[in-house]
Amino acid sequence: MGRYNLRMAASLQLLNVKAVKPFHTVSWRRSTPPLRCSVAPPPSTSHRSYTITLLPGDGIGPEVVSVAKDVLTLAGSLEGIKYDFKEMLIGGAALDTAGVPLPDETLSVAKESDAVLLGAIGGYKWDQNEKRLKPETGLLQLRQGLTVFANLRPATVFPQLVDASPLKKEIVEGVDIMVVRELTGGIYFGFPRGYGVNQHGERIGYNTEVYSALEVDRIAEVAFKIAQKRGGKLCSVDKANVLEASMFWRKRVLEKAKEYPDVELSHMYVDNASMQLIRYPKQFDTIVTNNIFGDILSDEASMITGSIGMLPSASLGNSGPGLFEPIHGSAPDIAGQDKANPCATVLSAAMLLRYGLGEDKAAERIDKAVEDTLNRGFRTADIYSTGTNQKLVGCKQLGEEILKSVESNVLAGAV
Ligand SMILES: NC(=O)c1ccc[n+]([C@@H]2O[C@H](COP(=O)([O-])OP(=O)(O)OC[C@H]3O[C@@H](n4cnc5c(N)ncnc54)[C@H](O)[C@@H]3O)[C@@H](O)[C@H]2O)c1
Ligand SMILES: CC(C)[C@H](C(=O)O)[C@@H](O)C(=O)O
Repeated sequence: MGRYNLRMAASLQLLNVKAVKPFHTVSWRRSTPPLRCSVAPPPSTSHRSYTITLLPGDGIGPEVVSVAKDVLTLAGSLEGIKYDFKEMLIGGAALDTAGVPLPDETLSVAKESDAVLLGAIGGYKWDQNEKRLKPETGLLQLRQGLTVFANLRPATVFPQLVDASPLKKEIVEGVDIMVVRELTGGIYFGFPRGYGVNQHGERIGYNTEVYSALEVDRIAEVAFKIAQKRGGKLCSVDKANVLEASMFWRKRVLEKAKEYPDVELSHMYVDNASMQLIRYPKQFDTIVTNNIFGDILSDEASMITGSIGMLPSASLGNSGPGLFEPIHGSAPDIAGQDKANPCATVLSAAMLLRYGLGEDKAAERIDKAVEDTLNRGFRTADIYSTGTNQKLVGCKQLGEEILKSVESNVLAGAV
């Protein structure tokens, strides 16, 4: 397979797909015209080998990554795929061992690999650290270091989990939203930032929400292309009634819209969007928004689907490896108790295969296995409904059941 394929595969060109809806049953194709540059040839039928950087991180991170690694390995082996896993440190685990949240070695190994799978970072132990020594800083450095500016967060309601959502069945049934979050700009990275003293002599903390034309244009382009392949509707969420950075964002999105007359563009203020997501989520198809609004709205959208433990993500740039991670955090309240739902990370592994490597068939095996496991009634506590025939299991057992589903789908010829 070689480096050519991995370099070509692990970037935004793979977004050029036939359909992006719903994410867990979609069929991605590499044969469609490229997003930016030429597309790598489809994977040959012979054995293919990829280097995957694994970043388990903190809290439940190692628990869910361990499950995802096994699922990735089995689904891959059934498609003739081999992996060279490189497990590296990030976050609190890196702080404790190397004194920094993102050691240089972790970043360089990640950059050299075909794709990166991350669990989660953070925890009480490091909460009071100064900014440069926070686990979260390591994650932001990784995203920036890999220049993965486009973060795709699909919020799709599995029919099996309709009752797991705190919202009414008729509200959540059939919801399928793709949140396209700008990931390497905005207030997370803007300058000036820091601490100081204001004109009244009071101590202050400040950050800057700033977007360049290039940053807005490239994320808007990704979002329009995705919307085009989905339901043809794009909602740009901003705060253009108040913030200059949002007024600028809206202007650039409107400009970009001229290239996509087939996409129905709307704009919504973020406060309204957060309300509409609960009131009538089915009105949304694709959402594009800035870094901080995307962070918040995707967590909100996760509850439509039943649990934050179900939401995967893919972060992609124009070249280099993609970063794949669940949208949830390290969940210190349940860490080490075998209670975590591994589905978000397992589904992130499917996104890794599909968006990062162009290995659609192996990805499909994983998506189907998760659905099959849910169909067989297995649930972790976060998606379990009492008074049903569902079987309450821990993280490890759910992982084992997903592996069984990968195997039994082969026997049943389902993939
Ligand atoms: N990408 C990341 O690594 C990431 C994302 C968000 C938060 N964080 C960090 O994680 C730490 C905890 O943050 P938080 O509590 O605000 O958010 P969190 O996502 O870790 O947890 C929020 C709630 O969701 C539950 N939850 C999360 N993932 C779950 C799963 N897979 N299965 C079942 N339940 C799950 C937790 O138990 C908790 O009750 C902080 O240090 C934060 O900075 C990291
Ligand atoms: C942990 C933190 C840096 C991160 C973010 O804000 O992007 C998290 O909330 C996420 O959504 O991945």
